[in-house]
Amino acid sequence: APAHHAAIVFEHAEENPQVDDESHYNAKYDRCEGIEFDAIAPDEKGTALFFKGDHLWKGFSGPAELANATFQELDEYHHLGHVDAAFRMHNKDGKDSKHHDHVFFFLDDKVFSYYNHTLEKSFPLEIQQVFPGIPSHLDAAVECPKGECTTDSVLFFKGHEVYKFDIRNNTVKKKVWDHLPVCTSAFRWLEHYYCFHGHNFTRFHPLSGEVEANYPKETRRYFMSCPNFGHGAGHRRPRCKLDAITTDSTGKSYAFIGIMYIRLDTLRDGIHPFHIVRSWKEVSGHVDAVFSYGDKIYIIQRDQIYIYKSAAHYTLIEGYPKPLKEELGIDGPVDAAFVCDEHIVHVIQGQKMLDINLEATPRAVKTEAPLPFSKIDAATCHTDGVKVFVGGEYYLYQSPKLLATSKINPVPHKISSELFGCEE
Ligand code: HEM
Repeated sequence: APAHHAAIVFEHAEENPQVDDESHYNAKYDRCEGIEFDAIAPDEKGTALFFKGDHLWKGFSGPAELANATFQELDEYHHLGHVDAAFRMHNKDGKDSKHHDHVFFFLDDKVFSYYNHTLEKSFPLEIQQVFPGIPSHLDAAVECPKGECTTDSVLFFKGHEVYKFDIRNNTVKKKVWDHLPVCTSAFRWLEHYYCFHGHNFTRFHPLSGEVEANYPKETRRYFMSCPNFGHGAGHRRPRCKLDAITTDSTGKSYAFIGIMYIRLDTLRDGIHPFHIVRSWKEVSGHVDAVFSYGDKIYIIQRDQIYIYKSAAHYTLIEGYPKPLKEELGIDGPVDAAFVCDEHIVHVIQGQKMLDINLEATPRAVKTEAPLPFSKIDAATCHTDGVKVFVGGEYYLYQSPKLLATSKINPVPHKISSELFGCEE
């Protein structure tokens, strides 16, 4: 049942504050009856906020509350009919980075900026003052960070018109996405983009607006826990035993387990398994090893290697997959692979670690070291050192050299369901 899973998988996104005074709860709306939402956005803690009329739901389960109990000023400055649109700003490095993680609400021609459920000074403002070129009476809005869009942007929806607002230089590009239903709300969840219409939703590509088969889908089935509605039946959460793990140059961290992958650095917004083919279209079945080098991600499956460009969704480089022998000068299969700061990929094969210089042509094994493990499942190297995954545990080493030379294994850490979204 989804309610049961929700508690497990979404612990971090579900932190509904306990309210003693329940007087502002109101049974006017039951979202399990099928609701067309006015706006959906995550807050700075990762809780998904769903708006309808003067009501609000916090998270994927729980009752409706009055919106003005949390966001008073929406009512004070503006008699709250309903919120037209909302999004959580992603602007980590830009000139206006002080707005990063602020939640923006749009009502008629006004915009409100909140952080920690507190209205920012000088707000509300006219939409045009903050987002020049964006019309009032919007239908929906959603943030689109660099890496998913070409630059840090916001997509505003009004009818079939989509305004892509580049927050770096305040420029707007207008497009018409006729093939998409009119979105009354839009939501970015774990890098996926959703347009909500009626009590359904349609997933779209944030750059092209492209929609794949199988949409629309019923919102109640996926974004809330309702009796008699659910999804993922027949799917268990993946076991806490990895096939591969990597962190790419943009800081995205992925674990691969069977035919599923889990993004690990989105704890705030939730942890959820997706099929590997959803993000890496050409890869079917489970993978043996994955490593990141430069702006590319390398996926090894038996004796083949796939190389994907990481920028704005993963695209396979022409000519791939190629035999591993041709690319790295070794025969498959391999158990794990990782790159630290240098140009060397450390490939683990049985009890050996093979070092291959990625700048040399042709590529060949430069050095070979014995390892203190008989079988390693996955390995990755990041700012905190080399993590080696064996069964349900991992070991942390300060460097590849220490992994190869240390006589005593460090204390193992558990691959916890909490951090990895897997089943122990
Ligand atoms: C609160 C908990 C959950 C929420 C909010 C949630 C939400 C979603 C959403 C929004 C989608 C994608 C719909 C789409 O893009 O078309 C999805 C897909 C899916 N979910 Fe969940 N889910 C939850 C829990 C689970 C659990 C516990 C499982 C099973 C163990 C599960 C299995 C799946 C599967 C197999 C898919 C399809 C993945 C794919 O096509 O790559 N979900 N879920």
